Amino acid sequence: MRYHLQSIALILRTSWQVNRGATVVAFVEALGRVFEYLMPLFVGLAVTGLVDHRQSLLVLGLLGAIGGQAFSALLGIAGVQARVGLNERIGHRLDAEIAGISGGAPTLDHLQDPQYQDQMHALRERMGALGMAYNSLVNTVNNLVGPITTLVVAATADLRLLLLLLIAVPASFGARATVRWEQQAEDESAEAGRRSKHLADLTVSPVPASELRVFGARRLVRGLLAIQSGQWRKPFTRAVIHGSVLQTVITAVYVAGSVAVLAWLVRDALDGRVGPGRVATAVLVVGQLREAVSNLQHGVHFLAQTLRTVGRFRWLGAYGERVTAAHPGSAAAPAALTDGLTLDHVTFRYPGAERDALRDVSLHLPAGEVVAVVGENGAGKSTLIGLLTGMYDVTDGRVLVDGTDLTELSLDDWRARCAGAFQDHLRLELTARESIGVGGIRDGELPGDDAIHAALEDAAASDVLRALPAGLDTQLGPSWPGGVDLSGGQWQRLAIGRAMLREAPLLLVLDEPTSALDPATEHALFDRYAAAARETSRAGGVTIVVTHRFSTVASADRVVVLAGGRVAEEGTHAELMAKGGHYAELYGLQAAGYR
Ligand SMILES: Nc1ncnc2c1ncn2[C@@H]1O[C@H](COP(=O)(O)OP(=O)(O)OP(=O)(O)O)[C@@H](O)[C@H]1O
Repeated sequence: MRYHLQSIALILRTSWQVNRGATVVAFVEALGRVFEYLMPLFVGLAVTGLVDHRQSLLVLGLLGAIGGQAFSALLGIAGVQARVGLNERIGHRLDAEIAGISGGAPTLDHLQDPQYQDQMHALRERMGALGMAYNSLVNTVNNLVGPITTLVVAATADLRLLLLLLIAVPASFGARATVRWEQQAEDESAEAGRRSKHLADLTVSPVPASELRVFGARRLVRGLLAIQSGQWRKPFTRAVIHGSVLQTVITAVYVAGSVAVLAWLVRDALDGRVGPGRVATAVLVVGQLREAVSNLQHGVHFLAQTLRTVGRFRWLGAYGERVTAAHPGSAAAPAALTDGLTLDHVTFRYPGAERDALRDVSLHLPAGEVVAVVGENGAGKSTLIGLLTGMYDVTDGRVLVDGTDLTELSLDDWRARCAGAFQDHLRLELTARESIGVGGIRDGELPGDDAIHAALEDAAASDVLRALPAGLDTQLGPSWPGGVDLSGGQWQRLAIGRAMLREAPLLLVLDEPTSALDPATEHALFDRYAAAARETSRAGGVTIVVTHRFSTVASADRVVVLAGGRVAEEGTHAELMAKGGHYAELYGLQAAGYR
């Protein structure tokens, strides 16, 4: 209960921050509802006035009935207007907070946490409920007014009508059971829902859709999608069937009870013990109470859904705080490196993985050096880069930046001093200026066009820009109006340009930057890399080139060979060749392949 009250407080606080006036006006609707539900009382007065020929009672009854409806309608309009604007603004605000929590997490561990993913999926499924949170709160208050006012009217008309309350109570228990079943259905189906979404995305995204066609796997994916969608919907269908059965039973009991109470009243009326006005009020109260309780049930149901979603939002907020608190480091990154980067007995295992991706790795990457990291698929090269850029926390050991543990540095500050072009580079479908310029954002501003041109020159990508119809203003991505598609290699070269925009990085990562490039471009690029690396080394920056192409490796100051998550060999190209070990063997194989 306390948790729900805190969620309600969060909704009220958010609404108040968004628009104070509308927050208050939305509640006046409830006042109008009081007059609406006093209707049976006024009708009873009018009937009594009519039967007893008491004009004042008749006028009071009619005025009350008509005026009450008009007043209620007016306040209703004001309330609805206030709510409409609020819903949207509250929704935007909470959406922005969710994006902030997810995007603001210092590391990427959360993206592999199934619990986080399930909560996020359930939250996205009901994203609209967050925007409607205040609305559903106001609705519940409005719907509470109905039964309460009706019960007051019933009590003043005839105490026997309060027996109907005995039926309303099980009804509210029924509503709670329905809510519980729904919550269970949401939790049970989250994983299947996520899998369905993944499979459905595969069939509509261009790259997977074409691979599935090539493999003739479309039918298989459709079959899997049907199974997962079925598993996703099954718990909801079960909850709906249970809810409907319960609702039918409750309604039948209510109808039977109402008939009994009304029969009792009518018999008394026939015996002259009860006046016709009271009977008229009673008939209206029976119908009104049922409607009011049903509205309340729906309102509570909707509110419970909303509170559940707000609960997930709060879970996410607490998760974000926990993750941020686990990275308290606030020291600024050094202006320049003098010693370099060190991995001290580092072991790392991905969340949920069964094996270490890196095991007891100790390495020193001296300031100003160009280090090539080589190794077979899965050797741990990208993982090493992930740890050096602080994307993941080491499981054991330390990563040191000029002797300072990376955990003591502000990760934002450290990453502002890192630059990189990655194997799975970002295809930012914005204008070319924005897509490249994000690599050099300063104080939220894109760099000037001259800087972008220079970076593209360093990345040997000026010709990609020259081919774009509107230069830096060209929209990238074929699915946008006027958008242009690029080849894999062209996207990659723009990504390298993005990396070259960072001034004097302390760590420049080139993670298989040439994998999508043709040999001529690759050759042109290596010379530029060497120049960029010399720039970087002036601030003591370390350049790491991860590659499968040994032609790059030979010119590096140092070569690190990873195998099975461990450092297999380390030294200069000449030293490793002379040693005749794993590196020499791989180099020999590739050289033979080129002959
Ligand atoms: N996100 C992840 N979750 C779990 N395990 C992962 C993840 N990424 C990589 N691994 C595992 O960690 C190990 C090292 O992977 P990593 O990507 O670092 O290798 P790599 O040397 O960069 O390989 P490649 O040359 O294929 O890019 C592999 O066994 C891989 O299966």
